[in-house]
Amino acid sequence: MMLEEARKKLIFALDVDSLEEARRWVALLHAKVGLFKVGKQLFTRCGPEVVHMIRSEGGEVFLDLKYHDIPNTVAMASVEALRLGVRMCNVHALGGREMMAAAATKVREEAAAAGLPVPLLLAVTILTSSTDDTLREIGIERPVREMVPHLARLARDAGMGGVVASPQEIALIRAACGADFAIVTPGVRPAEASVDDQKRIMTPAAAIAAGADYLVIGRPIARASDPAAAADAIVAEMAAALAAV
Ligand SMILES: O=c1ccn([C@@H]2O[C@H](COP(=O)(O)O)[C@@H](O)[C@H]2O)c(=O)[nH]1
Repeated sequence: MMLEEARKKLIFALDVDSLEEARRWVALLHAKVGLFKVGKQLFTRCGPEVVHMIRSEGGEVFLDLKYHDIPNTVAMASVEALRLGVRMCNVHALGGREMMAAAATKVREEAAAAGLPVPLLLAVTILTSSTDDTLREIGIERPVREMVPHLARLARDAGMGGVVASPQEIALIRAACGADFAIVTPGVRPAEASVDDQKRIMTPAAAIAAGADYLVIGRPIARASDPAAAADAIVAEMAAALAAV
């Protein structure tokens, strides 16, 4: 029971460069993860066809294109994500309240008009590859631990359903936005895994114990000698943490 609950919370980052490879990963991991995340690399290469492929195999999609543009452009792009039938999609919270509100409003209007389910609209707070130094470089003097709850509150007030953040900030986000606001966490690394370019990380067990709703994990699974076994081990670690909560 806990294993199934944990499995549904695991999102595999399909960071590959062809439809054929994506199809192989979907076949291998379909029964082992809850969603497949399609990001900029795969979508730029394959376009909407990859979303259709995953859905036709019975999988669900987190479309991780992190829209960041003027409000009308982001709103209309988000409507196209809705029409693709994705379960989750996202924008950058740094685009501001007006941009996020335009996306949230337009998606809800279009979903109601077309009778489509509303995807979970997420706002990326501060990328998990960033640190306080990264923020200072771009002129933001407030530290990550202040910026993330600030952006999460802005996202909630603009009508977003949740945020993307490091598991290190879950407690801060819960305090700012409450229990019903979804928190999706990349920057998750099993104890022995390579950190790669991630800076603010936690283990799967620690992320679940902190209250993450979903974990996004790519390379620790994709680069494992036995990716299916790696996914199983992560789900088992998450399930044990869920049982202990
Ligand atoms: O802050 C963020 C937002 C998105 N991502 C994406 O998640 C995956 C993580 O992959 P790993 O291989 O497990 O590092 C990747 O697709 C990123 O684009 C993120 O890492 N951090």
